[in-house]
Amino acid sequence: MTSTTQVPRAVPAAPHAGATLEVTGATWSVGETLVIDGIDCTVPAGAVSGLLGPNGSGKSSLLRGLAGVQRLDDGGATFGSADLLRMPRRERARRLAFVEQDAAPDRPVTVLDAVLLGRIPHRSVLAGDSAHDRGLARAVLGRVGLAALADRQVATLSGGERQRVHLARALAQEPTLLLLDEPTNHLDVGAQLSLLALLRDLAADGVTVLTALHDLNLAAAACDHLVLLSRGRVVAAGPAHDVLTAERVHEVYGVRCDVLVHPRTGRPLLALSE
Ligand SMILES: Nc1ncnc2c1ncn2[C@@H]1O[C@H](COP(=O)(O)OP(=O)(O)OP(=O)(O)O)[C@@H](O)[C@H]1O
Repeated sequence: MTSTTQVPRAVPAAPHAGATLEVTGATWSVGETLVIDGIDCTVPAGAVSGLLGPNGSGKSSLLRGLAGVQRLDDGGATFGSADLLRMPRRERARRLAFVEQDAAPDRPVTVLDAVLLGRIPHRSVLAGDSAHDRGLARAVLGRVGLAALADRQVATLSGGERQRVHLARALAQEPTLLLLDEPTNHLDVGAQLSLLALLRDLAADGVTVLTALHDLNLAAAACDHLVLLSRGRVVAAGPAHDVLTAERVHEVYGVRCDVLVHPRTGRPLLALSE
């Protein structure tokens, strides 16, 4: 993703840009365990929102529920005027793309073909890839810094490279709502910052972005809005300086921190101590 400024923009201004995601009462249990427990949250239009919380707090479960990978037991989600959870699958895939945690391909596939999977919702059932599809897939590979690896087998890539293939496939969908589950896993620090810069570019184009993140400082630096989960519930939501207070970080994560002010951005900077 070091090449974000050197390649053509592959994802144009979203045609239905500017929609807000509203989640109400999202609930999901496994057996007797309530994994997410009546989550209400607003994910602002055309902004990058961070979904935070300790391990097991329900971030992936919420994202999977919103993406339609896992059916929620209760609750709703609207994206603009559309009912996200009751939308036909194909229609949802034209608006929403989901980058899951390190999903390995289940069959041999090249990087380019993996990215082209993102075009399926946009073409008729029997049609193959068009020249436009292939051009767009190559452009998104450029945008995530993988242009040179288009013909490699996905199985031969490093974890960080594979993560970028998942992102490129999602971008090939030309989503207006992009959900990501810890997309910075496996990425080195430069690639993490490039990824967040790319998400910010997408938001500036009108895409609504919700991304689970573990790194609180990365979230504070890159997100316009944060939603903090604990034990399947929202404990705080809003701008970083409201959500990431020392008291709340201690209460939710059990660690002490000093909340400083970043000397250049003015955003919160957490110095964690135990
Ligand atoms: N299919 C499942 N069967 C049983 N338990 C599950 C299932 N899916 C999730 N859970 C449990 O629900 C809880 C929340 O899991 P989830 O993956 O949503 O958390 P998370 O916040 O994404 O965690 P992490 O930061 O570790 O990725 C965990 O305790 C997990 O073990």
